[in-house]
Amino acid sequence: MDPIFFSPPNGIPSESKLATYMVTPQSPEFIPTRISSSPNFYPPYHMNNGLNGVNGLTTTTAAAAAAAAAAAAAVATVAAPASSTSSSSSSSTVAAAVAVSGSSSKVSNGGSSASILSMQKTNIVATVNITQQQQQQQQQQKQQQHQSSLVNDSVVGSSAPIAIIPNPAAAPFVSSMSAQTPLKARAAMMRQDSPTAALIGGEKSPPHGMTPHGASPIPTTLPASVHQENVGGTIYFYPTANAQNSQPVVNSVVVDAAHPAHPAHHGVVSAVAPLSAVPSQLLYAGHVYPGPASNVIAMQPKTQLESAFFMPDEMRSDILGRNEISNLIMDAAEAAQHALPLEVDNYHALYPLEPPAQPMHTKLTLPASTYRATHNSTGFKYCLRRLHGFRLQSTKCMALVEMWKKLQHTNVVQLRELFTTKAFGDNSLVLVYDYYPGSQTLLAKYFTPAPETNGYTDPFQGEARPFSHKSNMQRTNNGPLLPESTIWSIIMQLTAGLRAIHQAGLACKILDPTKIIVTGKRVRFSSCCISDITQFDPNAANPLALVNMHQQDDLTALGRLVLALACRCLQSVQRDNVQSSIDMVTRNYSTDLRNFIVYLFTTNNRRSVTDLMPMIGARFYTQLDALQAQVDMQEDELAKEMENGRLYRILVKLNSINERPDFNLDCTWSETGDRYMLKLFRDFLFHSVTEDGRPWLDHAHIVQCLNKLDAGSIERVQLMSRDEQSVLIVSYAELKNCLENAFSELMSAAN
Ligand SMILES: Nc1ncnc2c1ncn2[C@@H]1O[C@H](COP(=O)(O)OP(=O)(O)OP(=O)(O)O)[C@@H](O)[C@H]1O
Repeated sequence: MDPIFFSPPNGIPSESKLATYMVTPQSPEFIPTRISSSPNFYPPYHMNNGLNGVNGLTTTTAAAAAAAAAAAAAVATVAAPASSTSSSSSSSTVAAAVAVSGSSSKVSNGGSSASILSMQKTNIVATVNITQQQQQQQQQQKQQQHQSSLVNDSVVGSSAPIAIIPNPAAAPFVSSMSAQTPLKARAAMMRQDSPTAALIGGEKSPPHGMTPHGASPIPTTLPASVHQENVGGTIYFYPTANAQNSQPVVNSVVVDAAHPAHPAHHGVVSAVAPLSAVPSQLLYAGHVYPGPASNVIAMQPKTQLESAFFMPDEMRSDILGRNEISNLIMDAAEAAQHALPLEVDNYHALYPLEPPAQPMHTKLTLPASTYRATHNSTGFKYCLRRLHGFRLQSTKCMALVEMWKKLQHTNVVQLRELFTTKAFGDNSLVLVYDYYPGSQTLLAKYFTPAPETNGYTDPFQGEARPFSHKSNMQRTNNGPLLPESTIWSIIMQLTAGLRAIHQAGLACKILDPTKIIVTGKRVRFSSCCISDITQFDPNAANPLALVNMHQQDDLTALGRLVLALACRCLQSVQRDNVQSSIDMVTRNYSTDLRNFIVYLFTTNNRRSVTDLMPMIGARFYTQLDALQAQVDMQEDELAKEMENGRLYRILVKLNSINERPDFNLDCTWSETGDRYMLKLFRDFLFHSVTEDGRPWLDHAHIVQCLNKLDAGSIERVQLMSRDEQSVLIVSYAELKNCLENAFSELMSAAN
């Protein structure tokens, strides 16, 4: 019969690797349905982690030693007939999993890194070489034991419950089982209280049908190839590196009957081998956000807990605000008002950034409009500046365009491309720039009168006092004078941008408050290249001949802008007002600021933007410090979000698989095979309940388990079927492997 359609008697999906690890009432022994299919779960990640296998279990007590000794004796007496495949050797191999529960003593751990790694590779709990003689002895004992009872209540309880579970993947043992007792054993098990029930209820013993009858299962001495460790009262026996090398790869598991899972139902919140057994945190240490750095905490007016989990409110609202602006779409009324084409060249979804009827800029002498638009193929958003009714006189200006396109600076909005179009119903020239959502022009931010409340303006607000000699000029309601640090911050950014422009052999040409944008605290020149095109003289031999003159003009314009900012008034730079404005700066700000402005207004000598640096002086360090502090804070946020993103991707994979109603015409795909493990793991993650049935919600549990899954930790997790009749013990590494396989199945089908 096709195994896919054959429902195996133990209820385990037949094509599933999980059968290897599953304990059910029907099959208390481990029935390896796919012994040879055990995948290589262990990516180089583990190997690179310096996993040394130091587990800290170093205290040996007399009780534990006695227990260990008894277990070793039991192991020594475990016998299985040689398989047809491996009986050629006088000494065949039997794998046994031995768990001695109830001992709270810690035992010395002889585990070496090699042994832990070998555990990674094989999941072997114990692998013991025994002689042919011993196997026969074991066979006899097993028969006796099978006749008497499969559940030995005498070993249940806290004193010394023992589970000796044969390793199913050991070929000799398997063949012995199948040759002699499989059906019988199963039938017996079905009659008996199942080991699973014992596991769940904590009252019954795990199957010890394989325990040599009458012999103490606790070994007194262990073979050199085996070492033991006690985890939460359960003693695990691991093969050492030597044993590992010399013996076949097998799978097994230890079930601790004395420590039933807790909480119960739909996912048992208990890993069989806890972190203490293997420093598995090493396996995913890089994937755990360690909390904010102390220097960052000091920057945030938040409690430590808040800053550990949430980004600063200011940052959050900034980002949300920018996203919202970036995603704005026009309503029907706006669309009718603007009558924008659906597509312009390679861009669509045009959204106006200013009202339709724009006054002509004095220097541009052309009506212009600004839009946000989305690139057709990349989906990136750009800022389009359209010059209405403009025809390119000559393509010679493209040399300048190329120079601008190459100019990359954090204080200059980069020009990306330029094209002409008739999509607007006229001949338009469109310049494409980077888009910075939420930007304001300097004019809008600092020179726009604040709305008056009830027509009343506080006469004492700001520096300009009523009835003073300068009040007429200064009282503009633009707001109070700016702090000097703000002005210097703007100066530093503008001079940085200007320096880059001048060094590129270009000139800004329109350096005024309408063509400088502010995004948060960043200031950028926003309309570079437009003047070079609109004022281009096709007859000029060298289009850059006048660049020096234009650069000098830039510096004068910068002086005027800074003076206007310092007075917070555009009229302050009118020829008649300049002197009184400088006097005002002298009174209110430092001499450095005054000298800076005066230097830029002095047109007798040739000025250079680099000469401005000494006037900025040590303020530069203040600015640098502020920026670095911001970078520190943002990096910390990034560390948090990086982890969130990673966890999100795992969840995407998991949820693409779980509960998928149909895949390749198979309605049971997500419920069978490896996917069944993932389903139970999902239950374990999200649907665990407490003993009294309340939802057990623990964010840390979810995060930690997802991290272990992502890292493919060798730690094992105990999963329970929804009917609570089966328990599955599986390592995160195996779960990860299942996840990857199932998801790549989906991916290849999707492709
Ligand atoms: N690269 C950009 N990214 C995002 N928004 C921008 C960008 N460039 C300009 N803006 C915004 O577009 C709007 C219009 O810009 P524009 O330069 O036309 O200013 P303006 O005050 O309308 O000037 P003008 O009076 O000369 O038309 C402003 O709100 C500005 O903040």
